[in-house]
Amino acid sequence: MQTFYKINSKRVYSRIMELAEIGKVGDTGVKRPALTKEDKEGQLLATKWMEEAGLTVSHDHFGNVIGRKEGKDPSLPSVMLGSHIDSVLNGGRFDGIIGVIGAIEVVQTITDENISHDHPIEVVAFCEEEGSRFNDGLFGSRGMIGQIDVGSLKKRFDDNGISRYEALKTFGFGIDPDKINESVRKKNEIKLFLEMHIEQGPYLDETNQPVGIVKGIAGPAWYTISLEGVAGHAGTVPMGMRQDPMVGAAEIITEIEKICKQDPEADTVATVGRIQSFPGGSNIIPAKVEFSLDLRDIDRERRQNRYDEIKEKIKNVCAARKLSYSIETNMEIDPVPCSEKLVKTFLDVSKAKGINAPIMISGAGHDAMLMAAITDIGMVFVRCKDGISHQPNEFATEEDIAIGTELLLEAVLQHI
Ligand SMILES: CSCC[C@H](NC(N)=O)C(=O)O
Ligand SMILES: [Mn+2]
Repeated sequence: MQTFYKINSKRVYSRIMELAEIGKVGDTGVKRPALTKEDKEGQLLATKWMEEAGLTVSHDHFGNVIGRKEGKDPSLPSVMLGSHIDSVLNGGRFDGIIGVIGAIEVVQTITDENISHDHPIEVVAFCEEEGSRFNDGLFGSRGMIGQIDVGSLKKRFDDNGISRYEALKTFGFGIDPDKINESVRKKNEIKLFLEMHIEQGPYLDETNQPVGIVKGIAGPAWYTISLEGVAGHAGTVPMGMRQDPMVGAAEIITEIEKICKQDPEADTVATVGRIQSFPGGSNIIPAKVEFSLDLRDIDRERRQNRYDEIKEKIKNVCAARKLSYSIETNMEIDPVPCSEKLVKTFLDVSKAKGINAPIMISGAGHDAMLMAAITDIGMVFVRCKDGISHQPNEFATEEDIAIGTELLLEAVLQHI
């Protein structure tokens, strides 16, 4: 009977709970937007744990925290694993976190067990995966693969008017946004990238399975839609004479749902998570309404077709209501398949451990999907209660996270 290394699940879980105290909201909520003081506190804690595990830690100029442990041959490409520790605005304690703390635990176990390895190992906590502050996510991983230029840093602002450039410049750790090109990684530098993450959907919980193996990741696209009409007095402008962008937005948002529900078999999903009215008074017909659109699909062509239908609807509603409109593209990430080689690695190690892990799709986006541009990627999912995520009731058990972390460890051992 093959024996397998055990990780310290108590240490993993207590670290998840310790990190959850930073930016805590209520009993189990978390608010830790990127490049804030809460994010800095979280990065310092993760840095401490990385160093304890035998990793040498540094920040790249995108704000990613990178721990590195040399192997026998430093010239070999690294085996990289990680996720993110920033959160959505009213998030949970596990999204992204288990992937960083689990990765640190993998290296801690390799160090403690004196397991020798040829390849360097890198653990990464990516900067602003969620996009909660600057309204475009997967930032640190987009930067790492060379998709970010300095000019774009100066065009993204948070709700307080601070640019991402300024936030990086003043964050510390030697981060200099003018040097981001020095932090871009090339294809041959990284052998593979592995990420453990909570599923954030109901499949594993409904089928009573602790872990799953990801074969593909749906592509998220984010847009900001602005409608402009004629502001006026709420008490005096007759209904038939109004050019009201709020009612136009309501009609469009309802139509977005219809467009994305038209094929019950399709994976297409669309969400309007944020809406703002200007000037926003109860007794003023709004001058302008701005709302977000998060549109996703595992099929890129179908996502584009749905988006084209949505744009047509926006045009028609605005024409009928005499509204002007603009659409800003914040982010368009293609859906990606995971590497067949790494799906097989996770399948083999789970079978060897007597775990019958299902193969599944990720509806959520992940940093792994960007890393796919420069290396092979693999992902392992951990069950979360009722599939809840992006809210304080997000929950995963110590046992399930331990199963996922030990699969991650065995997968890493196959490739270092
Ligand atoms: C698309 S950018 C934001 C990424 C975020 N990722 C996760 N895992 O929640 C999400 O899927 O919303
Ligand atoms: Mn998330």
